[in-house]
Amino acid sequence: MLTLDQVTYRWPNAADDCLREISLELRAGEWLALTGDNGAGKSTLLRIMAGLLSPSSGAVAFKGEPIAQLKNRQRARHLGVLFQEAENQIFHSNVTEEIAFGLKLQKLPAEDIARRTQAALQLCQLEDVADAHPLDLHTAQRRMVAVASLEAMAPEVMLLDEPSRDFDTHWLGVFEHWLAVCRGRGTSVIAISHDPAFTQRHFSRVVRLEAGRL
Ligand SMILES: Nc1ncnc2c1ncn2[C@@H]1O[C@H](COP(=O)(O)OP(=O)(O)OP(=O)(O)O)[C@@H](O)[C@H]1O
Repeated sequence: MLTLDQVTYRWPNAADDCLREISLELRAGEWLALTGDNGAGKSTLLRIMAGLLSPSSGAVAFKGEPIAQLKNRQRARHLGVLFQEAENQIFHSNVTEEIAFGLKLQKLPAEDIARRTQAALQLCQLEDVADAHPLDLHTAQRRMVAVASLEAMAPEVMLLDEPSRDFDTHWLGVFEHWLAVCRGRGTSVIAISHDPAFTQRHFSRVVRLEAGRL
């Protein structure tokens, strides 16, 4: 599904490589957790897997095709990303508009957009704040707005950066129910997590990043 071959990355002006010769394959339907100490390079690796950063050397492919060759719209359809800070991926002043945004960029018919947006609002328990400004919501709800945007797109691969963070028991339950829906749909997932219980509940394979190496 997603293949990394000997990926090395050095941030501009950094003295050392952040990631060193990383090779990894995410198979279709696989759920893989990525762990490692703070600063180990997990978020950097996630950005490279999402095609948002280009490796200094090595290659990233989605279904055998170099990820750099995918157009932004194709990449967004196939690869969904949940960033650590939900506010970094929220652009609209209304929850419904925010969730519908990705679907509009895909140029889907209006009735499909409305149906998928409504279903995502319901699944993510956001119907009562559908007209609110996402940045007026509490942290867990704001994160669920980003989740609902992913749900509406239903990409084949999801890359989640510390997804269980910021949730109280109720919202973790809503989030984990959504994960179960994704699993049922056959979605492949890579998630960064510092939460061993969450990792154990959902991920059958765990890889650890240490000093830039897997
Ligand atoms: N935008 C950036 N510019 C330069 N260096 C960066 C940038 N982002 C991260 N780094 C550096 O890359 C290294 C890895 O950071 P990264 O955020 O990928 O680690 P992480 O494992 O995700 O950490 P955490 O668990 O704290 O989120 C760190 O040394 C960090 O300072």
